[in-house]
Amino acid sequence: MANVLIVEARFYDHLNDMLVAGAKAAIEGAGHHAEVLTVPGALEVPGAIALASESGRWDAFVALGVVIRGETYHFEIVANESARGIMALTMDGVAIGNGILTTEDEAQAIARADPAQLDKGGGAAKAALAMLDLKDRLG
Ligand SMILES: Nc1c(NC[C@H](O)[C@H](O)[C@H](O)CO)[nH]c(=O)[nH]c1=O
Ligand SMILES: CC(=O)[C@@H](O)COP(=O)(O)O
Repeated sequence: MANVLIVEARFYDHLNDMLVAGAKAAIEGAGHHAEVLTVPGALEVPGAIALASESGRWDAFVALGVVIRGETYHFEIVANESARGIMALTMDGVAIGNGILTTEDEAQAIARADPAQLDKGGGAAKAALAMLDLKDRLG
């Protein structure tokens, strides 16, 4: 049984609740243990995963959050830099599934967060478990 940490950027409560539900269901459905750590926004997710990874308490990580385009360049910063930080950790060998949604509007986010629709939280959790399995197999 693996210990999996879900790191969620709680920027939109109703959307995050769905993403976390989907991720937890996927992790627990596969027989693993899930915990949730909440950070303010997507830009904090890579740093939180880096700190948690250093502690050695978790085997894999699921990054969750929602970035919805606004009026300014801030969308690009939050969307691109959170993904860049997560990818840097991935290249360092940390098992992570990235479920940070980057959407044009709330309707796109709902369709992707809802476990009964596109279930991107569950998909990110499955990706994290697949990377953990790969790490175990490649040693
Ligand atoms: N606009 C969104 C943000 N912005 C906040 C940043 O992620 C960060 O918390 C702040 O700049 C302080 O460092 N975060 C999201 O998760 N989603 C957004 O749509
Ligand atoms: C991530 C965003 O684009 C958004 O939350 C920020 O909105 P704005 O660009 O209108 O300040």
